[in-house]
Amino acid sequence: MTINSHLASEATLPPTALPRWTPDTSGPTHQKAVTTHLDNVLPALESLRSQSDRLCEWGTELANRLLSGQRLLAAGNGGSAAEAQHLTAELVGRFDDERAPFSAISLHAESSAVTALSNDYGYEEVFARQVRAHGRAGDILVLLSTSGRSPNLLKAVRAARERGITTWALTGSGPNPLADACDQAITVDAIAANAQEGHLIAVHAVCRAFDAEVARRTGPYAGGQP
Ligand SMILES: O=C(CO)[C@@H](O)[C@H](O)[C@H](O)[C@H](O)COP(=O)(O)O
Repeated sequence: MTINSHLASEATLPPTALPRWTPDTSGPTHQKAVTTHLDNVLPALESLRSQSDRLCEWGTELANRLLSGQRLLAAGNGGSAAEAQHLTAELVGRFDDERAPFSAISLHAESSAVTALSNDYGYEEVFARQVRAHGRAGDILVLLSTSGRSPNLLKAVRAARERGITTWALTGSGPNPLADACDQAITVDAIAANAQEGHLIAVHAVCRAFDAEVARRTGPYAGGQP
């Protein structure tokens, strides 16, 4: 059977031969799960509001470092990887307005390095070795985690210390080992999924302060590097 004839026979299947499944999303359990999730966004937001000074400091300090030619390294696992690379993308690309590109690397997004290092050294080493490879004194390493307990992130902090790299943790509820190990931490007091949502808001808040500081220091963007 050719691919085309196979597709043709699929398309002509009688409707009765297709599996039928209609989800029941009207029950009280579903409603409760959804409203509880939405209600739990508020503690995450309140947690961040109480740390707005630190969010502002991070954005300003990040601008200072990157304007001086330093680099941001970022890492996380799972959902936290997504939020970490959201931050690096805002810096390498742009946030609201046009501005210079800045150096920011998400270590977990280096797929060949991640698979090779995990395969050869174990997953716990996957970020530490990249920190040793890419990091220079004065760079910043930001690590995102809901639990604050992922061993690969804790090992990355140790590698950063050896190199004179500043470490920031963006975690779920504190205290936790990652927040304790880093130079500075912002902890979002919420359950895991809501903490991750809080992390995205934190990332954008840091970018607001970052762009404000870049604009203050460099004036209107005229193209090229700062
Ligand atoms: O997105 C979620 C849960 O919300 C998961 O993928 C979660 O990120 C993974 O289980 C991670 O491995 C958890 O690591 P961490 O945030 O505790 O460091």
